[in-house]
Amino acid sequence: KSDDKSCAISPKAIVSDACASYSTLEDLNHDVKPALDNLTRTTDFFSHYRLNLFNKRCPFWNDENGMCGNIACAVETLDNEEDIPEVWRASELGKLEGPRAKHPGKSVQRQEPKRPLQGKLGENVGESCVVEYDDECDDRDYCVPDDESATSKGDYVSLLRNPERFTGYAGDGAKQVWDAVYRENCFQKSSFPQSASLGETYSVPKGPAAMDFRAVMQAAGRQQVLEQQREQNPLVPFVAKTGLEFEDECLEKRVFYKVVSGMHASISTHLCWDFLNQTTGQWQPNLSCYINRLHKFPDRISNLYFNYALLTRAVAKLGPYLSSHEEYTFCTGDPAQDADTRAKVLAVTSKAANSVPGPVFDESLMFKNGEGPSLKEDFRNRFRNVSRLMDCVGCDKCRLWGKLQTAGYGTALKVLFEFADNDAVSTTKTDEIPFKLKRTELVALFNTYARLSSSLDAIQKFRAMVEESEYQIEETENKEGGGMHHIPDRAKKPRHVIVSTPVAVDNDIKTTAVVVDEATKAGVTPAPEVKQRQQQQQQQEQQQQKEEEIVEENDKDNDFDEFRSEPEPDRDPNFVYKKRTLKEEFVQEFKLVFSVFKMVIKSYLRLPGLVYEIFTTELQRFWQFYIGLPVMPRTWEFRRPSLDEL
Ligand SMILES: Cc1cc2nc3c(=O)[nH]c(=O)nc-3n(C[C@H](O)[C@H](O)[C@H](O)COP(=O)(O)OP(=O)(O)OC[C@H]3O[C@@H](n4cnc5c(N)ncnc54)[C@H](O)[C@@H]3O)c2cc1C
Repeated sequence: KSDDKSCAISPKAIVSDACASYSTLEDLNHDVKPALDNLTRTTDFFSHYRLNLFNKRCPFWNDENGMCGNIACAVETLDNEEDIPEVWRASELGKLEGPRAKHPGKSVQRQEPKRPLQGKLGENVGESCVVEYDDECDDRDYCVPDDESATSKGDYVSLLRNPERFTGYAGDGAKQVWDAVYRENCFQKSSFPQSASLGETYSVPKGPAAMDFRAVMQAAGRQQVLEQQREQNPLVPFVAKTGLEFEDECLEKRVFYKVVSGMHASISTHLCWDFLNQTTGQWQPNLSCYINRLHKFPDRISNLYFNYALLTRAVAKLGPYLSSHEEYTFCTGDPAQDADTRAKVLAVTSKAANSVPGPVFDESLMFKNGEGPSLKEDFRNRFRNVSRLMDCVGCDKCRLWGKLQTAGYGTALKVLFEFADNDAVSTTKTDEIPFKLKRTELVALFNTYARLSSSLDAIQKFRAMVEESEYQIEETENKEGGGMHHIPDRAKKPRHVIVSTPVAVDNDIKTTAVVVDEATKAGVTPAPEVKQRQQQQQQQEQQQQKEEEIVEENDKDNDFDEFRSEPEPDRDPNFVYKKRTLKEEFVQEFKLVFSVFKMVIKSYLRLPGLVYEIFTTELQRFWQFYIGLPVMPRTWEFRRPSLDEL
């Protein structure tokens, strides 16, 4: 906690529950990122990952029910995907790319220690750096080991060939997974080991408080009802609330929520940063995606920074173990690559440990109270459920990164809570570490750290883009409003609201055009609603302009002006009433009749043009109605001639 003496970084910590301020973490990232990128991009060990991506069923709901693995619910982001080229469709974007190699059996490993994969990942890949030899499972794992209960040991895939970015996976399928992940965050004061919510059988709780027990039983009842309802309607949520979601705000529960939310925020950051405009096929950052998913939710960004602090601490803690155990071998068949990988790992761990004057996260504050062990058990079980939930993700690439990152956080939690502290490097416990951390765990940990590192980087760049676009909007408005002296009202409104939301756009017509222009200039794709709004406004403006022109023309044509120019008793203060002569009366009447005649003739002459104009605008309106666009208002109406005009 920020006010705790054990947090040496910043007394004014703003990343809650971590011990570091945003800028401290950004500075730290500046230092660590190059080494981390170097490690994850240039070593065979850290750029390949083994996981069981295809042989596992979603354990929480029926895949065939349409909630995961079903393309119909998994992917659509555009109304009609058939309108876009196949390569840009979500179904294609979500597929794994690059070579895949099956885990070799023990005999192949023995016969071909240097090439156990027989070149299947590419000739240049040091296979002894990629294959996982140790399949042992540890009961201290926070994540489900990928080989658990699977017939296949999984596939090796290249992380470089499958970057985490926009895939178009969205809709009910994705939402159900996130919902279920967040529902795992219902700790009870007297925790009991099973998930209270995911349809598992409940074991007898160990001495639960009566209220907690009742709440959970009620949730179980609701769960049954939900299951019945879901048979009729597959969109009914899968998980009932326990009723305890807003209670028990202990540090552990907050940490659990933050980890999950920070992971979600990091995924959102990457998909917004590496975003595919599915109509132009361009990969580019999408500012409105960032604003809508992250900028407007500072707590999500804070959770992402929190995760960065947590992983920094785990990686820093791992450093002494890895460096003091020379026998930890990254590449069994290639000593040069092994030394190179070790050097790159240690560059990261030492930077994570040395860049700041003290720990950025203090895990010793957790699981301290009387319920420590059971709470820890609960924490671990819930994290395992999150890990299992990743098998319900209906897009291969998303599942790859979802699984890798839950495994990465699981490893970080294992290192933080299960391993002895740095001080204890010389104690017997340390001997266990290299053997207890599997290759997949190390790869997952460092790659998750790298994901967070690039998220921090992208968020800083997005923040600069937001500031830039706000500045440009202000400039444009100042110019429109006649320079610095006149500040228009809209410039005084909170601008982050103006930039992207169609709701705010409703309040301020011109802003949309400015925003769309600014966004386009910045190479950013405005949201479709914003574009539609802009077209609507342009039509309205054109309409208004037309009406003004018609009024002006009518005014010009008005043959009664000569009469209006005559002084009238109630308008001209200098008017002196004078009786007209007969001749004057005649001339006056003649002029009037002549004017009426002129007006009638002119209107006959104008009639064909008028009919044509009415016909074309009506045709245009009908077309807009037919294709579903907003229909512009009528430009004409039937009116009785006003006798006053005469
Ligand atoms: C494990 C997993 C991995 C994925 N990987 C990818 C990927 O690589 N590429 C890709 O394009 N898509 C990926 N997706 C899909 C992506 O995360 C979104 O689900 C999708 O883009 C739809 O977004 P959305 O705006 O509907 O809201 P979602 O991101 O689906 O969020 C659902 C709800 O959760 C809440 N929420 C959102 N963010 C947070 C947060 N940080 N903290 C707390 N609550 C939050 C909001 O209430 C929101 O309405 C993945 C989904 C999952 C489940």
